[in-house]
Amino acid sequence: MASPEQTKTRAGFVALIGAPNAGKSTLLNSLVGSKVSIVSRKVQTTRVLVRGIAIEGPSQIIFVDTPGIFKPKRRLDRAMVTSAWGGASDADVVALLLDARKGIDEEAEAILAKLPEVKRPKILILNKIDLIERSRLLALAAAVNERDSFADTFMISALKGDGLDKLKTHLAEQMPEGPWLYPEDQISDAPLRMLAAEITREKIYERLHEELPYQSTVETDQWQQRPDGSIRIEQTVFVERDSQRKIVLGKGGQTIKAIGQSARKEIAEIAEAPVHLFLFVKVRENWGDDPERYREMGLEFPRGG
Ligand SMILES: Nc1nc2c(ncn2[C@@H]2O[C@H](COP(=O)(O)OP(=O)(O)OP(=O)(O)O)[C@@H](O)[C@H]2O)c(=O)[nH]1
Repeated sequence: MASPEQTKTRAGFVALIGAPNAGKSTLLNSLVGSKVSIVSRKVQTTRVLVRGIAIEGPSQIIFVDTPGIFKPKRRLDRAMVTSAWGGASDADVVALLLDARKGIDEEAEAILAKLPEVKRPKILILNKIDLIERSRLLALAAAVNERDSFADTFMISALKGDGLDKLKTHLAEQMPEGPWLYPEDQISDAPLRMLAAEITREKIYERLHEELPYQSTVETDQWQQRPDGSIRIEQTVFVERDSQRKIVLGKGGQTIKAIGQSARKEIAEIAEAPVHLFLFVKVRENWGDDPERYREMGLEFPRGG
């Protein structure tokens, strides 16, 4: 095996876009492993979300979901869409996944109408090729390629495994050179850790968005499976000033307690286990300038300055 000195590591983000039922979960499960499905099956929200992390040779491929991106309805959804990821606009690769059997139906059309606005390298993935004839497939590939410019088109069956190796290799090569963003022993937990942080962040936002003009950051520091089957989670809420810290804590700690309770409930549902959630509120000045923090957050990784 090549040593790290011989092979430069790569890491980056792939925004996977597709209508419901296009096969995103199936594809991710094949590329990443079984753990992601826990998250994807349970969560029907519109959060920007790390769905899974795949390793291919020296590359770490972080798949991010951007549901709600094309039709954000609620105010919160819109805020989420325009915040962290700004849609798919920070991804290293935007991958459009289409159900080849459905072709360009209404949902695909809605995505294709908006996609040219996203100025990132794009690839087209036609899924479920086991269900349609080759001639139709080629016609569809041509039709979609007329709508936007895709660097490559892949034809796969996420269910049967056809074409997946080629796709994975391609994505791995597209990742920018750089250190891995997740330690190897955290990869399987990463989507859950991230999601748990995102849930708490959302609870804070729902409660305090008028008092806290800038969104706080939440990080999951500990995720410990206990012998009784429960999970002990420690999270830190970072704010920029002591006055904000007081707001988050609330009188006698009431606000943070309420936030913790509602976050815990939701995290427990997703993790399918009882959860003990411990929240800490810390002031971190200039956290926005600290790359290490961004790396841990995953959601707000700065690109190009
Ligand atoms: N025949 C066939 N069926 C597939 C393929 N990929 C996915 N499916 C099926 O299509 C359905 C939807 O797949 P999912 O992976 O759940 O779709 P999704 O896009 O993740 O949906 P959301 O999780 O709602 O976003 C499931 O019944 C899959 O088994 C494929 O390559 N061939």
